[in-house]
Amino acid sequence: MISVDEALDRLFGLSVPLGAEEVPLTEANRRVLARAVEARRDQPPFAGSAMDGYALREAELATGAVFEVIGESAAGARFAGPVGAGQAVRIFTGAPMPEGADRVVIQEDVRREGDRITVTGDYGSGRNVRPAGGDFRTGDRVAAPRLLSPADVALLAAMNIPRVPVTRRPRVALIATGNELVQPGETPGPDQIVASNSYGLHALLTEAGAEVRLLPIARDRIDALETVFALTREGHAPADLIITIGGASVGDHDVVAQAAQGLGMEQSFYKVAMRPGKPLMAGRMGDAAMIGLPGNPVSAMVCGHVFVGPVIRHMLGLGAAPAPRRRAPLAVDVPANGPREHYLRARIGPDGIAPDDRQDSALLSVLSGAGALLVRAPHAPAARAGETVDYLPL
Ligand SMILES: Nc1nc2c(c(=O)[nH]1)N[C@H]1C(S)=C(S)[C@@H](COP(=O)(O)OP(=O)(O)OC[C@H]3O[C@@H](n4cnc5c(N)ncnc54)[C@H](O)[C@@H]3O)O[C@H]1N2
Ligand code: MOO
Repeated sequence: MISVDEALDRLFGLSVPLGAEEVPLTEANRRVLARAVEARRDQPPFAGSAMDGYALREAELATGAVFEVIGESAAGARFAGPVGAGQAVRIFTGAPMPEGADRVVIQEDVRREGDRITVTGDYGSGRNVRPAGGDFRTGDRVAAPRLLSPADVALLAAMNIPRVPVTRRPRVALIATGNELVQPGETPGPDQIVASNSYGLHALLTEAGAEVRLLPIARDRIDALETVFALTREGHAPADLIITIGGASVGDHDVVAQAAQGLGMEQSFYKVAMRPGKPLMAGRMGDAAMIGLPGNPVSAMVCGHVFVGPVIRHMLGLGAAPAPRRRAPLAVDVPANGPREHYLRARIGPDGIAPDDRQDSALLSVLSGAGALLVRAPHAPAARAGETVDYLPL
């Protein structure tokens, strides 16, 4: 059995960062910027007004001062001429400042009569002018790699970048295995259950940025597995990552490794010192990486968070890093840990983090109610309430 860190290192070795493609701005959110892009213009491209009011010369400004309004500058239609002594231009938010003016007095601070304004009361000290290039200048860079947010999409649009170079989404083929499984919505026979973690992993991997194909359930026979493995290459662009669920342990019906090896899978490791998730397997199958997840629903989901999410982020060019952990105080005492790294389903409350009483790796209701996986290192000694521990947010 290898450690969680060693397994993750080997998985990074089995997966490579993918190439780039261009997408329109409307499809760029939550994609990974593949290379740095540069602003194609200054923003704002001119000094502009930050408020609705009157543009004039700061030096002439005083309570009671009178100005003649000689024209208007609106967003999209600037005032052509200069502003001279004793003159003002009606101006609106986002409009270019007229030449000669360096100050906007907001309209609430003037009284207007015909073409004259009189400055009333306290007009404040802010100039209400946005300098040219104050947001960004031509050539300013957005560095890559970067997971793009809605704000980033707005920034790229303002930079006049209509198509964005992003890392191609990893294509993941997801295969649930088991004679006992039916799809959600079907009527299970007396000894059957509904496939669940395939859907949980579909959600988890889609959220991580993958393009996930859920293949038909493979029965626990070599020929059935071979048929479904063949679908990972046929009819669609071939998968970058093949994930099986179940059939990874030592029972008579656990034939995934045998079927995969028959098809040329080169195994990198089998079994990891973790709980749940011990019977994890990984290797390469042709051009694809392959991960065999244990079938117990919570084990499969925990391995999804601990291993598959980081592999997807590695393929997206976001680096080879474990799932980010956070720290919280223990709300209760916890006993010493055994030899495997333990990921306990836990809740975070006002007093800190507390593991659930029930840790059977078949209990999806417990996982669903948990907000965190409390991480206990191999052989960690007993810990008292109040001590700080690591956890993975769910
Ligand atoms: N003698 C031993 N028995 C087991 C060991 C062991 O070391 N020695 N390891 C246990 C551990 S730990 C795990 S985890 C499981 C993993 O077994 P498999 O990967 O072979 O999974 P299956 O036997 O196919 O299924 C286990 C369990 O999960 C259910 N399952 C499977 N796929 C799905 C799915 N897509 N959706 C919902 N539920 C699923 C399946 O019905 C079984 O109940 O092995 C232990 N045994
Ligand atoms: O490791 Mo199993 O994954 O403990 O349930």
